Amino acid sequence: MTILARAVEAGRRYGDVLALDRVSLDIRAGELVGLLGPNGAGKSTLINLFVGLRRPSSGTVELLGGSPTDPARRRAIGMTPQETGLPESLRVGEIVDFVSAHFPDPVERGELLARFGLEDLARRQVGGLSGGQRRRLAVALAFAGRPRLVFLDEPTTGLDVEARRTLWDGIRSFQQEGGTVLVTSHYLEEIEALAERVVVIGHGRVLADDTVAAVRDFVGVRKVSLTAADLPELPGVLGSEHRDGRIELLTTDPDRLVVELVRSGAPFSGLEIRPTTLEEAFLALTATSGQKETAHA
Ligand SMILES: Nc1ncnc2c1ncn2[C@@H]1O[C@H](COP(=O)(O)OP(=O)(O)OP(=O)(O)O)[C@@H](O)[C@H]1O
Repeated sequence: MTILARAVEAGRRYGDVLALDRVSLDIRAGELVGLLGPNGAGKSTLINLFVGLRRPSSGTVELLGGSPTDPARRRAIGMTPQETGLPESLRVGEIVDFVSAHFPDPVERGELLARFGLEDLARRQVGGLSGGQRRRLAVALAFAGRPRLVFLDEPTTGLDVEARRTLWDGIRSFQQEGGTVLVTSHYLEEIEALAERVVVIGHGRVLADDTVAAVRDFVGVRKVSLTAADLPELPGVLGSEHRDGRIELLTTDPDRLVVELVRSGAPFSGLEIRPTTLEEAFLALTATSGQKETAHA
């Protein structure tokens, strides 16, 4: 399958900060790839390397088989950065026309706006849009030039549930028509809802690159929840949380945890064991990576 973007052992340093550490990644035509990681993991840096806004300090990055800084290649991609400043006094339709004029075969204005639920706002000045509407417009603009590959950096930040779903539909329909997308998100249900493949990044490194289901299996974390006044320290607990009067414990070995719990003699009730969400899997992954780092230090 055609590789549209490729990073090979790519590293990026900002002074003393190693934002990306030997990242290798291929994005193939037709894929919708979710890039998941906590604040400061290196997601935006990786996108900036792919779109040619930054150069790698080491390793190589290719876009459409060549340099990401080549204007012809950049014209074939779309991008929505985390923050966008759109001119307040222009109307939505005017902005779409302005952006579309940069491309040889743009999407028709009405079609583009309809795809992202903005069809009734064409005559509205950007200054009068809500935050969510602005965000949807910024995302829609990434698709204006019929790109082969789109990079979306946290596209649904600040959107309510309905607006988020409209945006997901727009992104999905682009992929169903053959488009390719790399999307970063803090909303883990978003990656689950959108992407077949998830790349987990933490501390500038790729921690996992697989299907959402496989990442969960790979981590194998289970959640043990129970009601108890207090608990002693138990072995194999990766994390714990108090929620709605219950205690939730994350572990890769729930059987042993339950044995130890009973042995401790601490009174408890309402024991439940269940698989984790992607978010919990992800937290466990990044925690494991941090432990490895410490062990090597
Ligand atoms: N221009 C810069 N100058 C100095 N350090 C930077 C710069 N850009 C990013 N960094 C640092 O590089 C690391 C990775 O940042 P990056 O923005 O790529 O992470 P991210 O995963 O996109 O985070 P977030 O989810 O918060 O947007 C962080 O430690 C950040 O502080």
